[in-house]
Amino acid sequence: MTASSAPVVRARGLTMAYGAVGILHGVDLDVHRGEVLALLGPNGAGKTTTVEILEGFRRRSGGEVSVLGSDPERGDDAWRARIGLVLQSWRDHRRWRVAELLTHFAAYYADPRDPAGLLDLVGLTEQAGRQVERLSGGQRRRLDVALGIVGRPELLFLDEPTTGFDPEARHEFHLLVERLAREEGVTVLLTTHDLVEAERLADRIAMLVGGRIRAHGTPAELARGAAARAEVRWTAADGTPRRERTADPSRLVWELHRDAGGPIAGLEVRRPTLEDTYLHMVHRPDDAAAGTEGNTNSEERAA
Ligand SMILES: Nc1ncnc2c1ncn2[C@@H]1O[C@H](COP(=O)(O)OP(=O)(O)OP(=O)(O)O)[C@@H](O)[C@H]1O
Repeated sequence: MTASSAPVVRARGLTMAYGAVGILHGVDLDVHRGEVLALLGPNGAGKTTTVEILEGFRRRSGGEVSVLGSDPERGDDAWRARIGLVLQSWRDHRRWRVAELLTHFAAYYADPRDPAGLLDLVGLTEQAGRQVERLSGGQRRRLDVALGIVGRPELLFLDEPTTGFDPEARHEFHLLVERLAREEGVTVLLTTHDLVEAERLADRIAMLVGGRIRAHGTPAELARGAAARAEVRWTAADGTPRRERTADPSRLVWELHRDAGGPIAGLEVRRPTLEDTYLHMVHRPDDAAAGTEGNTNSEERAA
């Protein structure tokens, strides 16, 4: 990715209403080539609506959107072939065998991945001859991922991709996404409710709350967000456990050290996590939505 390259995904002032009900209220979003962007937000925030608009499955009410250089509402087959989708809902191919299904989908693309190699990549080689309906939930999800990347997409949409994965499968999947992004330059837009996953995978995170981007930045920037404070824990001289939240933990520790005249018993400093920032954003009253709190990048810049 270079700073000057046009974003793979660009939205400006994106609005969406279902009937009279406004869902998106002016979303600005940029995703650059080879970047993994995680879109976070509570249930009903508008993530799926946003992603469906970007995928060309839903007509927006207003605003400008460009995906791989085209307006998704006018995306043709050639445009669609450059995009990979791993959706929440399973397409119904229950009686197909795993390898057959993958080979069938591969035939739609000009330069598909080799199905056998792909099965190996997602850890389904042993299940190659099994009917889709006989796969476990996590194995089906791996097949979803394989189907999403069989056409070597430039842009991959992952909608809660690791739901139902066991920890090892999740780890393998994370390595796969990292490889796609770092080595093949695939751009990834990920929606997830798993903050650990977002922190692990995302170059940048955008938090969508109530149809607006409330905060955006790298995971570290968001975790350091102005609203979230560190927690300092220690044991007082009389043996009682103490804790205090502060924006300046090193100062508090210095004061405690000075007052104690030496080492502080039971000292722990817990830095604010992405979860702290997320919960703060989600529970912030609506009238603060226009403020800059927690938004570690400039307000003018898109997420
Ligand atoms: N076709 C539709 N018609 C009317 N309202 C809809 C439609 N689709 C979604 N909505 C409403 O739009 C809002 C945003 O929904 P959306 O599915 O985009 O949220 P989300 O952030 O993806 O949520 P989740 O985390 O639960 O998947 C919700 O209030 C939902 O009820």
